[in-house]
Amino acid sequence: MAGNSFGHLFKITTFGESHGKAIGVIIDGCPPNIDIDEDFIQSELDKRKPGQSKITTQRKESDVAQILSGVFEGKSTGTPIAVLIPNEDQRSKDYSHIADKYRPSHADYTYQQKYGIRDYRGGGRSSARETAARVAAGAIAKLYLKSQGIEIFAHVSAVGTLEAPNLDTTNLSALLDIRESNIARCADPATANEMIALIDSIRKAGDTIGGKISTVVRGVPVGLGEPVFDKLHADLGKAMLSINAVHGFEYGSGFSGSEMQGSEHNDIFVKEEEQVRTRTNFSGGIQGGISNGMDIMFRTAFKPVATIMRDQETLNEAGDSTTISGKGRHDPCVVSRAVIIVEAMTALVLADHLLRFKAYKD
Ligand SMILES: C=C(O[C@@H]1CC(C(=O)O)=C[C@@H](OP(=O)(O)O)[C@H]1O)C(=O)O
Repeated sequence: MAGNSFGHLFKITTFGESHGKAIGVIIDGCPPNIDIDEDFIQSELDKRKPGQSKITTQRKESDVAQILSGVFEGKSTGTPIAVLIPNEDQRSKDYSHIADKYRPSHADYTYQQKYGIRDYRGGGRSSARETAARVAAGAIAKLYLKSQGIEIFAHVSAVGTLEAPNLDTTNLSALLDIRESNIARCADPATANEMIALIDSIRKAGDTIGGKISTVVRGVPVGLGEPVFDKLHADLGKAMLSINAVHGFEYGSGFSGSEMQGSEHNDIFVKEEEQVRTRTNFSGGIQGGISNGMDIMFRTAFKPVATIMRDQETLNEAGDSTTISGKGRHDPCVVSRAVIIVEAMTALVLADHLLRFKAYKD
């Protein structure tokens, strides 16, 4: 049962449905005396919110975060931080025609079978709207990590089969500026333009398309990760796969590593400026489930959104065959908004593991 909490020492619990009164999160375990920059939290929410561009859902939410507790004079107090985000633009009539039908590949069928009851409006709890709560919590985790010298950068590296070239990741804040200069959130401007045109044509055809997000984390000390079950990459994988529409996770060389030989794949240790580094980083910054001090690198793959604006064959709750077509406001491709969700979940995993790592120290 349950399944709405994540993390051990830096722990979150989210609540709320897409068409209920509000969504929100309780963050338990945020260390005291962290500067809680509310403008930063809001700017993170603004990057995820619906209605932000022509290639996202047109639902208009201000997604203004209300911090109800745990912060005093701009700093965390070490007590639970509760964040509430009211829902303002629900349009439940868009869902009345599918109240007793199952959208193919959506959560409709499994939620109905598991719980025997389902808030079908906007997908209820299964809606990606829930991820706004994660972004609010992730922004607080990022503020803690920043105080420890850790930075996270993600961008859209593919839409469908359209792939961005590999980036030079020397300057992550410069890449962040490029990413934020386009609505696709790809840090390669030429590919970003092609992605926008592709998503727009898919939207006009009433269809949806998947994509990939690449993430780099810099400044993580050696030693984060708790073998054998809570290996750092295992927890990152769980975090990514808990995001709506995620179908794949790979770190370092990932699936392509299975096509290489050990002599090519081994990351050779070298000493640079009195620091142990590796010449290559096929390990993606994690060896034996523990961070090795190199950049942590992974990719997350998203399937195409299930709700499409075309007639599809399906079944209703009585088991009769029928047809179904999406109505209303949906994302033709989620990755441009999901970049912020990926960063938030990454921050939550790292904040939790940093606190667990510190528990070993005197
Ligand atoms: C509201 C958001 O995205 C929603 C995610 C979603 C779904 O089925 O996941 C369906 C749509 O909901 P509605 O039909 O109520 O507008 C999206 O707009 C959000 O991300 O904040």
